[in-house]
Amino acid sequence: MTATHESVDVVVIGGGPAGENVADRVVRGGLSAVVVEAELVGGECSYWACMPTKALLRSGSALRAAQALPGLPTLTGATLDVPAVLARRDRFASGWSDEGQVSWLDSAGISLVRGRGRIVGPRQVEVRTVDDEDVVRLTARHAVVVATGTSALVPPIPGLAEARPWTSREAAAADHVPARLAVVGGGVVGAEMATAFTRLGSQVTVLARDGLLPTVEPFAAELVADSLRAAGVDLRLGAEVTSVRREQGVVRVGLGDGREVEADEVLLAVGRTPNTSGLGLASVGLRDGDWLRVEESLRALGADGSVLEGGWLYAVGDVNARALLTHQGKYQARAAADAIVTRAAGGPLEEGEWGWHVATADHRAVPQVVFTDPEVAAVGLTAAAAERAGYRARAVDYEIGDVAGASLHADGYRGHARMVVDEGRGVLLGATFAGPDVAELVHAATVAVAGEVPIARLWHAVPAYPTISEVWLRLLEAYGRPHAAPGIGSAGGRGRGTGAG
Ligand SMILES: Cc1cc2nc3c(=O)[nH]c(=O)nc-3n(C[C@H](O)[C@H](O)[C@H](O)COP(=O)(O)OP(=O)(O)OC[C@H]3O[C@@H](n4cnc5c(N)ncnc54)[C@H](O)[C@@H]3O)c2cc1C
Ligand SMILES: NC(=O)c1ccc[n+]([C@@H]2O[C@H](COP(=O)([O-])OP(=O)(O)OC[C@H]3O[C@@H](n4cnc5c(N)ncnc54)[C@H](O)[C@@H]3O)[C@@H](O)[C@H]2O)c1
Repeated sequence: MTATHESVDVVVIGGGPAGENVADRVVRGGLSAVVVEAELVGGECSYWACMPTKALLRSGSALRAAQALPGLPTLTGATLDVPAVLARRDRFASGWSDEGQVSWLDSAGISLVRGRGRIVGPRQVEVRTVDDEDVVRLTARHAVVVATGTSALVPPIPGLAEARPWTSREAAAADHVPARLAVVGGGVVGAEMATAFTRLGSQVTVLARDGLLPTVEPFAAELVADSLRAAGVDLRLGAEVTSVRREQGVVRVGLGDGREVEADEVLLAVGRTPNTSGLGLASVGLRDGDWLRVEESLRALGADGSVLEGGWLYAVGDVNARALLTHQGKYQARAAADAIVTRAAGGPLEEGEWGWHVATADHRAVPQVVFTDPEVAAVGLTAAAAERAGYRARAVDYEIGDVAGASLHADGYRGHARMVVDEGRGVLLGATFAGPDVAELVHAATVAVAGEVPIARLWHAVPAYPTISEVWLRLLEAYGRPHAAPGIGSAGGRGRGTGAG
């Protein structure tokens, strides 16, 4: 075994989207950076999460969209070409090779150490190379950034681990489509993978103990549930899994009510656990296996809730549990990197709400698109969450299918939109769109929520006709125009013509 020692400005443990972005930005800011990666540079998102799962879903969405229009007769009753879909998915996972990302690191001037990183003391990281042959000791002059992400949570259900369940990794990288798939969990992974595998030909059963998509607006979850059922999914809300066993290739999933579901594979989608086991957090007074808590510029907090002594440890991305989404991890990475560079230069930080060096949007304006059928695109608070948070909030609803652009987009367009308004300040707290192809609507809502754009000014943001975006105008009309004469400003023009607005 050989041991080497290097000093560098910033050590980033984990080369997923969050880690890569911190390293890139500190290097652009004039510091040196090393990324330590135990598996593939690019992380979960590139090879086993966002990209391959969306590739599995995309062909089915396109087929469904085409089938909603006349004039495409060869598509009536058409099914997906499964090998072609899997092959396209393989391309989006870069064939599970990180060659491209490694050469990007190189071009960005970022060093790479392959192996598992472990914190061994303040600013000290030890990396054992993958073959355990070499040890690299890294000393960080300015910061160590933990960006180690999460893994699928495997709950202690009797027989589960022995039954070799699929996690999101096996589903995203599947080389075949099981005839019968049981999905445990009705969250985002469960709902998306049930959609993908049903379209690919599996008979899918979803065991959604806590309901389907329990954190989105209930109307959106209901639209997705209706559509899954219509596609032949056996959706069991409230089903509790109590045992799992695999016998001669068949998986038997035991339920709390004594019934059993038989499947060829069982996919576990019940949440995530942080990749902090064996990370050496105990060497700096924290606990291995825990989520890392951070303050607003992403510095890790100690057990007493104050910034860890010396302020050298940061945590970005999934591992800090603020928002388990690639785009939020990258956003945190930009704030953390700018904070590291500014602190290194001794400069003042902008740490007030929405300042350069903080990740305020994590609490106020997190967008997410769930790529089910229909899609659910949401940002900020739901009506229920706004109420729980103590806002004087008002929810306003509109059927997206009544918008001219939606009726053109697909025959029989079915969708629903809601905006949640803070009545105290006259600004949006959140918005949810559920319907075919609504994903691209959410960024306008994100701008409105993050920018705290007054409702009165939103009236001047005129959506183009005839687009689905006109739902914005209809939502504003349903809300009512401040100071309008009675009767004006209520939702009019529900027809499919140019509308009253
Ligand atoms: C099935 C699925 C689909 C998803 N789809 C979406 C989506 O459509 N959109 C979206 O925004 N989000 C999606 N997500 C969430 C998204 O994948 C995560 O938010 C994102 O990957 C988090 O990035 P990260 O950099 O924090 O961590 P990761 O991507 O998990 O990367 C962490 C990296 O750290 C490495 N690592 C861990 N421990 C060590 C160690 N000790 N030493 C060295 N390296 C280490 C790992 O090997 C990994 O490469 C999805 C998640 C799942 C499970
Ligand atoms: N399109 C996207 O943006 C996208 C796609 C996939 C995943 N993700 C992210 O990945 C993260 C993980 O997704 P996920 O679906 O694994 O987690 P999740 O937290 O979204 O959902 C897990 C679900 O499993 C349920 N559950 C927990 N324990 C259970 C048990 N023992 N039995 C049955 N059900 C149980 C929970 O109530 C919850 O509804 C999410 O936070 C999400 O943000 C995002």
